[in-house]
Amino acid sequence: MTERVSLSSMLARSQQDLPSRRMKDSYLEVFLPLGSEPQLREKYLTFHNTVRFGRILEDLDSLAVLISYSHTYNPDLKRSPLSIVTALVDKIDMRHHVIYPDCDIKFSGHVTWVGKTSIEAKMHMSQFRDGVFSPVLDATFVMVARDPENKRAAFVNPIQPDGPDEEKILQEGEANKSRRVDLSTASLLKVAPTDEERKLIHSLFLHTLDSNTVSFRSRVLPPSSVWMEDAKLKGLEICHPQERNIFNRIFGGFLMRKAYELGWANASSYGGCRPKLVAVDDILFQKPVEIGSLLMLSSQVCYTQDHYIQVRVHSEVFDPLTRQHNTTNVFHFTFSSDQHVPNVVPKTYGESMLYLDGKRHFNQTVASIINKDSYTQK
Ligand SMILES: CCCCCCCCCCCCCC(=O)SCCNC(=O)CCNC(=O)[C@H](O)C(C)(C)COP(=O)(O)OP(=O)(O)OC[C@H]1O[C@@H](n2cnc3c(N)ncnc32)[C@H](O)[C@@H]1OP(=O)(O)O
Repeated sequence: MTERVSLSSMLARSQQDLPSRRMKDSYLEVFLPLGSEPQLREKYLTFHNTVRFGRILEDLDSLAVLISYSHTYNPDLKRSPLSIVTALVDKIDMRHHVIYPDCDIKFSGHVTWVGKTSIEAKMHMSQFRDGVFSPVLDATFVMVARDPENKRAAFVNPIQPDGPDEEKILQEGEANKSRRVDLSTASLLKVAPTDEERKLIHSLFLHTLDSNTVSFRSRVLPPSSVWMEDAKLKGLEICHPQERNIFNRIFGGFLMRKAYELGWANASSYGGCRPKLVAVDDILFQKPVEIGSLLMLSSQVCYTQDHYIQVRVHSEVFDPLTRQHNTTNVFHFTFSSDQHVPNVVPKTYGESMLYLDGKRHFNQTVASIINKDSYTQK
């Protein structure tokens, strides 16, 4: 860290002091030779003979960091003064949900938009099968540049689009940023639900009232339903130094892997099935996780529809000395089962807000995927 602090003097004073970069400057292609190097497979293999998606999340996170460093690369410096951290996994759309453990994987991606200190990177993953690379997923990450001590934001190079195609990509990045701001403004943690949402919650409430009593208190679980309080799964991680990143904090990819695996296990026990991942969206990295932390992970099935299960995983660090809890991450995963799943039903007001938040995430990600012909359910 002492060595890194000395890099502070190399930070740009304004964004204008930094040269513009093209999208091709940050373009990277990385191969994961699962097919041609069988010794790699063990790390990636699931019991069901597919690829551990948590491992893919780790690789995507590292690639997003590398892409961001390529964008901000300064050939005059021996080391980058920037600490680049993952702020948000905006979305991951699965285009094919089976990932084969014995076929080579190709990751590619580049910077698609920049703010003053933030970078949007889009990545694609494809897999070599039957003589061609076929798309598996598209991912959008937002990375933030910080000073060498990771204490305050640091400027990143502006981006210069080359031709109409790149201009369109950049405009999409701008639209993504506005969408993120709108979503955060309308968050149920800040404002009341919409009229339609309020009606939905009231109707769910009415469906749970006991028709034999005239009481708001006696609640009965409707048929083929599960109370939300019974659709939770919790876990604990002690954050050992082995999982640290180059800035001496816990690696974002590790956090995603752990949250994903807990969310998957919850969806599996809820649906009584082997769930398939449909989409990941809006994984927020609110605070860094320090080495040595007690990381408490809590997953909740928060919305269901037909054969879809929407899971939210919340992670917080607990300080045993001060007994304080601090939220570090929130993750959203959408899974599908091969059969209808029971309806998850909220009982309290807080659970109703979780339900609505889950429904919003579901509508945002899955509705668009279902409408896309490109999503192949095999
Ligand atoms: C050299 C080669 C090395 C190769 C290494 C390869 C291997 C790599 C492996 C290593 C892997 C290492 C990787 C890891 O493992 S990183 C470990 C996982 N990530 C973290 O621990 C991050 C935790 N979170 C934080 O520290 C803060 O919340 C951050 C820093 C993210 C923001 O803090 P804060 O809110 O106080 O920041 P600000 O108000 O000053 O704003 C700053 C900018 O950030 C933008 N923003 C903020 N939040 C969001 C959001 N939710 N969506 C979109 N954008 C967001 C904001 O618009 C602004 O942008 P701009 O308007 O200026 O543009």
